[in-house]
Amino acid sequence: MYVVTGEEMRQIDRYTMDQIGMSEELLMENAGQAFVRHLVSSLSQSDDILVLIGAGNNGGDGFVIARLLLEQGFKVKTWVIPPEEHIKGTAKLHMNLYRHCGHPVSNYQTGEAQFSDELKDCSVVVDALLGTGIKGSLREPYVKVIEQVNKARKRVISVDIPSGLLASESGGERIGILADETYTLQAPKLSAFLYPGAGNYGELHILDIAIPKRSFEEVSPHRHLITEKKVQATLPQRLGHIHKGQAGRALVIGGADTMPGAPTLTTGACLRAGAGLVTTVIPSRIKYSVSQKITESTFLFLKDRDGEMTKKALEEDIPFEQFDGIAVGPGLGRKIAKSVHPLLYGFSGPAVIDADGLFHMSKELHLWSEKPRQSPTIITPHPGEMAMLTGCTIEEVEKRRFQCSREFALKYGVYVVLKGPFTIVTTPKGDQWVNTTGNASLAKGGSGDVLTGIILAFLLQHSTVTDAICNAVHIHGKLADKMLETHDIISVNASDLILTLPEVLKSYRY
Ligand SMILES: NC(=O)C1=CN([C@@H]2O[C@H](COP(=O)(O)OP(=O)(O)OC[C@H]3O[C@@H](n4cnc5c(N)ncnc54)[C@H](O)[C@@H]3O)[C@@H](O)[C@H]2O)[C@@H](O)CC1
Ligand SMILES: Nc1ncnc2c1ncn2[C@@H]1O[C@H](COP(=O)(O)OP(=O)(O)O)[C@@H](O)[C@H]1O
Ligand SMILES: [K+]
Repeated sequence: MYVVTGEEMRQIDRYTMDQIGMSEELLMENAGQAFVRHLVSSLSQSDDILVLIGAGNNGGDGFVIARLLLEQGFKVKTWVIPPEEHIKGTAKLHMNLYRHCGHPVSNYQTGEAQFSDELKDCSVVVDALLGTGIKGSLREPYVKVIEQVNKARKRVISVDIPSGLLASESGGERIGILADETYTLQAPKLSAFLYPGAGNYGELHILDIAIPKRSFEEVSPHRHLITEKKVQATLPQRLGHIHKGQAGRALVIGGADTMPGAPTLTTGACLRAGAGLVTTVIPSRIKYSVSQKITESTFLFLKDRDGEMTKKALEEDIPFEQFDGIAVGPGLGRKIAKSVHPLLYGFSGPAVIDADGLFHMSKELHLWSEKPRQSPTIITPHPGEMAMLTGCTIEEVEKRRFQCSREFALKYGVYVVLKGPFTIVTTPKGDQWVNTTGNASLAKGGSGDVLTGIILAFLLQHSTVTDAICNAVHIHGKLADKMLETHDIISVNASDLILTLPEVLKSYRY
């Protein structure tokens, strides 16, 4: 499943029409058919449905939807918002088809007062005002109509994207329909995953309108959705005859006197996510508090100063060659200068850099561009850490999540896991994967440490790095979703996520 910009979707539509030979009329009919097929199970014959129609092809979809609903006996009022003569091309063809069936149209230009009354009395609004063709700031009469719809607090279902939003940007100050559900056509658009605009989408559904795979392959968007099906197909199996050394020897490096919990959580998650052997490297000062909390890992206690491990101890006292993968950073501390590049450069396995590890990395980025590592490096920044690494503001990172992580991944040759709602995984070649699991219960200290542990364990058990990271991010979000079945959203702790791992992983087995 691809994630596309408005421009890519236009190219895909164009290829489908020009090279494959599917007409725009047919695609519009398919869009309306798919929309109605999905919608009817949640409608009742007593619903009063208002279909709002704009000037472009999104409005054309609206005519197909209104016609099909009317033909099925639903009560539908069809409102054309711009002057009717603005409707052209394929949308006009479907308007005529609708009319020839004997169905009526009301016009906002001549019936504003009646529109307000009908909006007040309806139960469902279908928003087919504007789709991916919108440019610049929203103009009248759409501004007024959208504000009115948002105030009316009806069940609102948008076609393709909530009208007013741009397909590829995050929204910001834009006026847009606040939908309860959005049925997007064939492939989700970027703005579905970029806040604040993502909040306008409501529940996102993806409709198959029969655009062939070939059209997508030709345009080849580099963004994908992480799907449950793919996760299920690629989760690691455990062969009957393997021993613990073959299930991955993991090294977790982190912790300071003020942060003993972070490496504890990472280690706990790494064990539960299947690593065969885990060694935790922490400063001597916290050896008792951490080791009492973890039964199954082994430890290496390093010399510390001011409660943190020193650069010298990190570089000289760890037998890196005994391990298959590393995670460095959770609770590592920032008081004492440390470097990450020299620590990891000679290591031949995958390495995850998180939290304070990213702080130290941000001070030595020149080393990363001069001497990229040969083995995979995975960085797991939240937007604040991404801002620190790129020199952008957090707002810029949030607005340009896709571009920002891709630029960094390409420049430094690393895998970037840009966290947050809709975490984006970017490979060093620039392919991107968007995660849709998880919820705001994860907005709590420690959630990221758990993710790091799962990523590390998965790296040691998957055949590709990309699958390992995507599956870890997906499962991590799923843990939070599972917790909400029994817990309130404000009371999920990171350690609860680790306890939920066995049940969630089991639910993915065939
Ligand atoms: N091209 C295709 O093959 C298909 C397209 N489909 C639909 O077509 C949509 C895209 O259609 P269009 O490209 O015609 O575009 P839209 O229908 O999104 O909007 C274009 C219309 O909006 C007006 N407009 C643009 N910017 C505006 C602004 N800032 N304020 C107010 N009005 C503005 C334009 O004058 C134009 O009339 C998709 O979102 C989808 O719903 C579907 O029918 C499926 C097939
Ligand atoms: N509102 C949210 N919705 C979904 N996931 C979230 C949300 N807030 C945080 N997360 C997830 O929780 C984790 C938080 O990581 P991070 O900010 O590094 O936390 P910490 O280092 O304090 O443990 C990330 O995986 C992130 O994607
Ligand atoms: K719309």
